[in-house]
Amino acid sequence: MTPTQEPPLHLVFMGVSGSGKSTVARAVQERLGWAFAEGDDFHPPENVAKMSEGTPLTDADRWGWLESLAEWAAERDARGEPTLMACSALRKSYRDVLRRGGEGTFFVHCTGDKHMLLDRMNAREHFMPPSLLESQLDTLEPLRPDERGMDVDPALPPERLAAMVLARLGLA
Ligand SMILES: Nc1ncnc2c1ncn2[C@@H]1O[C@H](COP(=O)(O)OP(=O)(O)O)[C@@H](O)[C@H]1O
Ligand SMILES: O=C(O)[C@H](O)[C@@H](O)[C@H](O)[C@H](O)COP(=O)(O)O
Repeated sequence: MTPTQEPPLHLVFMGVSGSGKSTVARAVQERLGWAFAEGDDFHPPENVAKMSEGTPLTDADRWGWLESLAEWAAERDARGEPTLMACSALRKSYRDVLRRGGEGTFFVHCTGDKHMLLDRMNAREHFMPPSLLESQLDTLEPLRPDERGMDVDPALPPERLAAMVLARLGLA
């Protein structure tokens, strides 16, 4: 009998702005060396301009962006390659688009104390102003029980979070 091959894993680090998704994704990337897509880099300039001036994106602004990220993962999936991605993926319908990237899609939701996130957003240089955190939290739909994934608390150090993700997936 031919052994069945597991589909490649596609880890999507999700969460509101400032939740540490890019930081923990990079910590996992250092451990695994897989291809990594930073969602921020896939936005068209109009989206970045909108966010920079403090206007939240609409669904219409987000679909093309999400589709381009799903296509990036799907290209690698077709070659049997696993991937890592940082993308807010706030709503279930957005995650449905990202799941087109491959059967092995798994979400890591960075979810923590609002005041800690605000402090971190105020301390960093980024196009996303801290004023947008509230609308991000209003839009957020946490992972449902039938969605493959896990929650992590960004109060913990990034290396510890990376170790937790690897342990959960049997990659440690
Ligand atoms: N686990 C962590 N511990 C300490 N600082 C963190 C942690 N995760 C993120 N940060 C810091 O918080 C800020 C926001 O993190 P970032 O990864 O850019 O968030 P996101 O990609 O979700 O917007 C950055 O300045 C980052 O260095
Ligand atoms: O690092 C960040 O602050 C976030 O990644 C930020 O850039 C934002 O969350 C999305 O990229 C915008 O899209 P949404 O409005 O859909 O989150």
